[in-house]
Amino acid sequence: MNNTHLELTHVGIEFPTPKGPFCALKDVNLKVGKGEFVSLIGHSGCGKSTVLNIVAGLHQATQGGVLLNGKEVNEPGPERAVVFQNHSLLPWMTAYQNIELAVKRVFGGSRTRAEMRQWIEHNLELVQMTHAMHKRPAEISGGMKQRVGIARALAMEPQVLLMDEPFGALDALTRAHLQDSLMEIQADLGNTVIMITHDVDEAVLLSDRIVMMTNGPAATIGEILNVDLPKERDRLALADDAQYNHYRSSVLRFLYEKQRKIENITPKKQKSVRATQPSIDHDENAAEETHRVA
Ligand SMILES: Nc1ncnc2c1ncn2[C@@H]1O[C@H](COP(=O)(O)OP(=O)(O)OP(=O)(O)O)[C@@H](O)[C@H]1O
Repeated sequence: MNNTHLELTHVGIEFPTPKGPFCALKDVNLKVGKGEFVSLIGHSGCGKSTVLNIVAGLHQATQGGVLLNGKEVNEPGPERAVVFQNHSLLPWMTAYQNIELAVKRVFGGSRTRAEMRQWIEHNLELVQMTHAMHKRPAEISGGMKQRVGIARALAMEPQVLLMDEPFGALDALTRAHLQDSLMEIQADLGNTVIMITHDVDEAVLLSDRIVMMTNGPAATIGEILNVDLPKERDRLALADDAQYNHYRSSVLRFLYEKQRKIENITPKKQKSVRATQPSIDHDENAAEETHRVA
């Protein structure tokens, strides 16, 4: 990759705990190109959110650091928008007002009110939420709230979109619709995206590269998989695609074989790693529909 946009160099973090410092991440090195879509996948508690929070500027690395366009990241900034799983909209504001708040913060000094209104409406349109723009979060479904959260993030025109399991809480059909919208939007806008997911199919479908993390403590990047499938990917066509299924099996193999062991986590606490699409692959793990971390 020759156009490094975002660079993590020797990133490590220790959290203070009553039992002493806990080393969550150690020596994480990653270069992400402009417009690249990178997924982070790994067992529960390995440190994916911590990586994302460091890039977002919400956590400070204790070793190494993050550069965006060659400039050190030390705090949150509008060029890095975050979308969380729980959509985090302000409940007393309508969908439109939630987006307006972010737009005013970023563009208040540079755009007229009419320009901002047009921009908010455009972003609501991108996620197909025009019809419900004057509804409050309590009046719309989880998938719709997530659409508004994505529109709010996109409306900030971020260079980097950071997504922490953005579709994790949604039903399979809504998730599929939003994945398709995200693919279209990202193809249009060319944002750099880092997305955490537990869904192997989602990772292969959306990503240019899948970053697979080792288990903590002192978690780091175990392997990186280049997903060399042409863009404008079609989930149904890919279900029968040998290359797609090869990628899918590679991720499952990493999670189940190379990173099998998780200590001190009871089965109830473990999060499932999903593989939501049917597969022609005969890998024994890939044959199950839902994969629970072993
Ligand atoms: N503020 C904190 N203080 C102490 N330990 C922390 C803190 N934040 C995270 N950790 C620990 O760091 C490790 C990584 O946590 P993180 O939330 O990044 O994992 P994750 O891979 O995103 O997990 P999940 O997939 O379950 O969301 C965990 O062991 C967690 O307990």
